[in-house]
Amino acid sequence: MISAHSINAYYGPSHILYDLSFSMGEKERVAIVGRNGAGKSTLLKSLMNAGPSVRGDIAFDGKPINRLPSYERARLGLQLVPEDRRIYHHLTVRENIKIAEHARPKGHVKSDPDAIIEQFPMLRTLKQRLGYQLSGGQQQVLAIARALAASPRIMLLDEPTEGVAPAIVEEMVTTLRTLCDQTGMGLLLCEQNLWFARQLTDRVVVMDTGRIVFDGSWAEFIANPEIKEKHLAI
Ligand SMILES: Nc1ncnc2c1ncn2[C@@H]1O[C@H](COP(=O)(O)OP(=O)(O)OP(=O)(O)O)[C@@H](O)[C@H]1O
Repeated sequence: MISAHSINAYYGPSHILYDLSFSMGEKERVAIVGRNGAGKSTLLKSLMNAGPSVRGDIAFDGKPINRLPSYERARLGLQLVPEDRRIYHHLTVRENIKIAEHARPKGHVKSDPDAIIEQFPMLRTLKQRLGYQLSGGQQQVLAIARALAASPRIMLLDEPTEGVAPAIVEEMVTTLRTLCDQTGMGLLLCEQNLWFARQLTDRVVVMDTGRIVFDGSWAEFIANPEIKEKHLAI
């Protein structure tokens, strides 16, 4: 469904991704893991055209999207939930979700913010709460719910567990798993929490210094402990 062929990504003069190739199919759930600074977020942002300048080919459903700005990629069905969440602080939870429906793919019916909120137990009692009044974990859950309002075919989820309480992390697992099962949404998840990543994905990609150094199933990853030692140990 999405494929990147030999891409190089840069922030100004800094070269971050090196001849990286990656693809994932419809409904696939893939984790990207790696040390701080390995380039995980840069890969998500490169797929979304949301920051780095990128050379190389990126295609969605077999059609090149290299020249498409991020809002058009959103309308094709890509939704990035960035690490910093980008909640609108002076809008309510419900308004934050409602505003995102503009990014939905062409021809999709408008999503119902209340129906989306219903799927996130934690948000049910917070509908009228303003963004700045939410805890970090609540903001993260809202960022995921907001992305859902755009009916994504693939959610690009960047480090959702960072700084989030364990109980909320567990609830995220249940909710995201149910959503992927029910809607067929694909998931590309950058994550340092291997337990969380393993709960939600079937395939794991390991990055190190801007390159992919492993791509396989969790069973293959576990059977090769040297990968963890070499590329993930601090
Ligand atoms: N806006 C930017 N301008 C310049 N350099 C950047 C920018 N964003 C990231 N970098 C650099 O790009 C490299 C890769 O960063 P990236 O955020 O992609 O890594 P990451 O694997 O997601 O790390 P983390 O797990 O810490 O979020 C790092 O060296 C980082 O300092």
